[in-house]
Amino acid sequence: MSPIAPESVRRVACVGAGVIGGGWAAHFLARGYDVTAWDPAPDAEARLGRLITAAWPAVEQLGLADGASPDRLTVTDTLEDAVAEAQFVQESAPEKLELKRDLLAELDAATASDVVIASSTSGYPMTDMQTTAARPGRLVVGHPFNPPYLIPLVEVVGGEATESWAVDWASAFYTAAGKSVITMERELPGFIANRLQEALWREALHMVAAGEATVADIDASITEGPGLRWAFMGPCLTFALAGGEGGMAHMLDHFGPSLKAPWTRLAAPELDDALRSAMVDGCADAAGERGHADLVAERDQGVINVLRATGRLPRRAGEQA
Ligand SMILES: NC(=O)C1=CN([C@@H]2O[C@H](COP(=O)(O)OP(=O)(O)OC[C@H]3O[C@@H](n4cnc5c(N)ncnc54)[C@H](O)[C@@H]3O)[C@@H](O)[C@H]2O)C=CC1
Ligand SMILES: C[N+](C)(C)CC(=O)CC(=O)[O-]
Repeated sequence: MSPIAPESVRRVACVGAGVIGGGWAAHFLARGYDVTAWDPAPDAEARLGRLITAAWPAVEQLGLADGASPDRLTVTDTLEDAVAEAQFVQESAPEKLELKRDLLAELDAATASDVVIASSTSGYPMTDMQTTAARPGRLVVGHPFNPPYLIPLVEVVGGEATESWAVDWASAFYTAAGKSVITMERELPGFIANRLQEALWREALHMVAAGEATVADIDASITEGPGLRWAFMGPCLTFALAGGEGGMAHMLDHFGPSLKAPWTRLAAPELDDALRSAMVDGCADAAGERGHADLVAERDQGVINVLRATGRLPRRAGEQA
C-alpha cells in the first residue's frame, strides 16, 4: 500500500452533508483543502451553503490556512464524482447501521484502494460497519464533535478488518488538518467521549422523566458548575484536586465508598412521548427568543472564547490574559 503522505493531501470528499458532514466541509475548507461533497437530499446543497456561511465568521477567528475559501467547495450530483479524485473521504450519513454498511461498501468500490475512508459514526464499531466492503482494510472511524470546525477532538479507531497503516494514516492526516486526535488501540462502543457523555445524558433524561430536575436546572448544573473546569482539566485531574494536598489517593479513600451509594443504578430510560415532549418543550423554554441560527452563533462564539481564554487560540491584540 502506498497512500499519499497525510500532510500532502489537498482534496477531501465529504459524503453526507448535514450537521456533521457540513461541519467537516467547513473545517476542511478553512484549513485550505479542496472539498467535494455529495448528499442525496434535494435541499442538501442549499443547507450546506447556509451552514458554511454561518460557520465562516467563526473559522475566520480561528485563523484561515493560506488560500482557504468557501469557493473551493464543489457539490457533485453523484457519489462517484465526489470521491473520484479524493485523497481522503469522510462519511457523515445518518446513524443507521445497514445504511452505513451499504454506503461504506459503495465508497470502497468507487475510491482508489489506498485512500482512507473514515466514518463519523457516533457509536458503531467499525467491525460492524465494514462487513460488506470488498477492501475493508482502509475503513476507520473518525468520530468528531459538533461543530467539527471548532471542537478539536477526533477519536480514531479501526475495526477487526482495518489494517494498522490506515489507523496511523488517519491519525496523522487529522493532525495535519488541525485536529486533536485520540487514537484508540481497541474498539469500544461509543468510543471514549460518548461513553462518558451518554452516562451523563442517561441520568439527565431520568431526572426529567421523574420530574426531579428541569431541562434548565440540568443545563445550569453543568455550565455553572463542572463544565467550567472540564474546558481545561479533565474529570480525573479535577477530582484529584478534590483530595486537597492528599490528591487522588485521599480523594479515593475519602469519597470512594460513596460510589457504592445508590446515586445511579439505572438503565437507559424509555424515550416515551411524555419524556420526548418534556425535553423538546424544556429546550424551547431554555432557548426563549433565540432561534437555531442565534444558538449556533452563540455556541460558536462561546467555544472560541473558551479556546482563547485557555490559551489554545492566540489572544487578540490588546486583550488581557
Ligand atoms: N449531530 C452530532 O452532534 C454528531 C453526529 N455524528 C455522526 O455524524 C453522522 C451524521 O450525523 P448528522 O450530521 O448529525 O445527521 P444529519 O441528519 O444532520 O445529516 C445526515 C445527512 O446524510 C444525508 N444522507 C441520507 N442518506 C444518505 C446516504 N445514503 N449517503 C450519504 N448521505 C446520506 C442526509 O440527507 C443528511 O443531509 C452520524 O453518523 C452521526 O452519528 C458524530 C458526532 C456528532
Ligand atoms: C449526540 N451525539 C451522540 C451524536 C454527540 C456526539 O457524537 C459527539 C458530540 O458532538 O458531542
